[in-house]
Amino acid sequence: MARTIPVLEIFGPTIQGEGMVIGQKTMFVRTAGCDYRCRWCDSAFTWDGSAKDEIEQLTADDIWRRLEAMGGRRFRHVTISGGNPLLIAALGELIALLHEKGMRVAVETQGSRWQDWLLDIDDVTLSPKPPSSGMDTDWSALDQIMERLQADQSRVRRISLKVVVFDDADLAYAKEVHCRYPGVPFYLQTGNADVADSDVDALRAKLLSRLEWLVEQAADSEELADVHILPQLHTLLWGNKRGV
Ligand SMILES: C[S@@+](CC[C@H](N)C(=O)[O-])C[C@H]1O[C@@H](n2cnc3c(N)ncnc32)[C@H](O)[C@@H]1O
Ligand SMILES: Nc1nc2[nH]cc(C(=O)O)c2c(=O)[nH]1
Ligand code: SF4
Ligand SMILES: [Mg+2]
Repeated sequence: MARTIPVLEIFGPTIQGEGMVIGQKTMFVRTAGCDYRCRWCDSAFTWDGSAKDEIEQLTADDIWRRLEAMGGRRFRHVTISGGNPLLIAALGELIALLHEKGMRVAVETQGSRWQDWLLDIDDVTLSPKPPSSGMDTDWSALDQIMERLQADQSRVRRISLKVVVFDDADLAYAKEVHCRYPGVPFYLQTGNADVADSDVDALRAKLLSRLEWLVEQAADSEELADVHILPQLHTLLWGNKRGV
């Protein structure tokens, strides 16, 4: 029997709005469940119970059929996010199927958990959480994930680190992460403090001013001499709308 995967949303084609593959046309598969509870999580419905009736247990085949029904032949890239997809061993079957279908596969995770299928991902984004999230980083877990990914040369993959920054303490944390893993492409992302705001114009203005602040901070920093600084492009375009 094929194993099932708890899925909360499948959407696209859209663009990857964040990080290393920003702008890439992609489909999204969002899994349910997270081992973290970030204060400012923009996808809290994946773990806070508010969308529990929308969770579907789907096999890899089911998910592929949904992706095809929505995206036809108009996509070549699939992003798996959550929640934390790394809680779900059965995603290995989906990743194998997506590769068989000629897709490239990306994953978004906070870097707290390992699954062997992580070695099969083409675009790996690890997003450890800064102090403003209220979460503590398990550095030994993150070290091990980074070592295992970097030791495996069996495929070409892109790895990046992405830290969301709201304040000075987050910025200090971002520097710590970047210094700990030198040579790994490093992204600073503006934090969205208003995840329930439905006024898109007001939100855009706030996010752009946060981006300006973040650029200024990085400009003045020697430790952040070689970083990328980005907003969440999808939030600038569509605000806090789900499924985009
Ligand atoms: C919803 S998370 C799901 C994947 C995984 N749990 C993680 O956190 O990396 C996807 C991305 O959104 C970012 N994110 C979540 N809430 C945010 C917010 N309020 N502002 C900016 N980025 C946010 C996370 O840091 C992560 O990089
Ligand atoms: N367009 C778009 N880009 C994204 N990049 C990361 C997302 C996520 O929620 O993981 C996300 C999302 O929800 N939408
Ligand atoms: S780790 Fe990701 S999904 Fe989990 S609570 Fe934090 S931002 Fe949300
Ligand atoms: Mg999101």
